[in-house]
Amino acid sequence: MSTRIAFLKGHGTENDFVIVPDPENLIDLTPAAVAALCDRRAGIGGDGVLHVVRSAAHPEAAGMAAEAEWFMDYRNGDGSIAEMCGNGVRVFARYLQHAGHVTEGDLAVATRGGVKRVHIAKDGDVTVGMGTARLPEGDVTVSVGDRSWPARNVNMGNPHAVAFVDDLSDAGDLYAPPPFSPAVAYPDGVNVEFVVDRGPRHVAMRVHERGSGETRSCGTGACAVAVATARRDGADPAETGTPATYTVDVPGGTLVITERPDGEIEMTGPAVIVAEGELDANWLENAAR
Ligand SMILES: N[C@@H](CCC[C@H](N)C(=O)O)C(=O)O
Repeated sequence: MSTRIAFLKGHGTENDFVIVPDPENLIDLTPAAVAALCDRRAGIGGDGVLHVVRSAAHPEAAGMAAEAEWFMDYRNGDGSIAEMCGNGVRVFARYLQHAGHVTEGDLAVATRGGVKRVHIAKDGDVTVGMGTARLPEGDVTVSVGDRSWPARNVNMGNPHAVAFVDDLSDAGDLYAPPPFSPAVAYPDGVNVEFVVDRGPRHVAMRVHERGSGETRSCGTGACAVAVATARRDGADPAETGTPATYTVDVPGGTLVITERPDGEIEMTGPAVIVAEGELDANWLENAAR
C-alpha cells in the first residue's frame, strides 16, 4: 500500500493554495510536483503551494530560525519560486493556528523576503507586516492587445507593474502575461495590476501573476496598488507624518492596506482553511519527475 502525504487547501480572498505540511523538509517538491498539485483538473488545484517547513530544517531559512520557527517555502502554480506572497503568509498563519502550532495573537513567519510579523485577530482576520515598498525610477509600459498604459514600478520584495485603466475590462481575458517594456525593468518577469478608482482611498484591481496567471487576489499586488495610488494622489506618509489607508477590492474579496510614516505597510484580510486530505505518495513521486 502506498504511503499517504497530508495536504490542506486554503485561500485568502480567493488566492488559493495547496498547503503541504513537511516540518522536517523531507518531501522533494520539484517544480513538476508543484505544477501537478496546482493543476485544477489533474491535481488538487491552486494558485500556488505553501510548503510548511521548520526554519531550522530548510537551508534558505536556517538563519531566521531564532526569530521564526516556521518557514513559508512558497511556490507559484507553475513551480517557479517567488520572493514573497502576501496572501500566502496570511493563509500560512491560519494553517499554523488550525494545526495547533500557534494560537491567535502575534507570530513571526520566515519567508524568502525575510521574517514577517503576523497578527491573527479574534474576529478572524489576519494582518501581516509586509515591510516597505521600493519604487524604482523609470518609465514602464504594459500592454494588452493593441492598447498600452504607463505603469508604476513597485517592488514589494517581488516585482509589480501597476497600471491605472478606465475600466477593469480593459485588461481583457488576461490568459497570457501582459507584455511590458523596457525589458530591463523586470529581468525575472513581473506581476501586473490593472486598477480603477472606486471612491476616496478605495480602488479595485485585477492582476496577472507571474507564474500563476490571472488570480482572484494578490496580497503583494494589493500593497503595490495602494502605494502607487497614494503617490498618484500625492499622499506620502513619510512626508505628511500621517498613515495612509486604502481599501483594495480584488475579484475574490477586499484587502485593507495601511502605509505608515516609517514606510511599513500592513495588510489585513480573511484567511481560510477549506479542506484537508491525503495525497497518494506514488502519484506525487511520479508527478515530480
Ligand atoms: N499571490 C501572491 C504573490 C505570489 C508571487 C507572485 N506570483 C510572484 O511571482 O512574484 C501574493 O498574495 O502576494
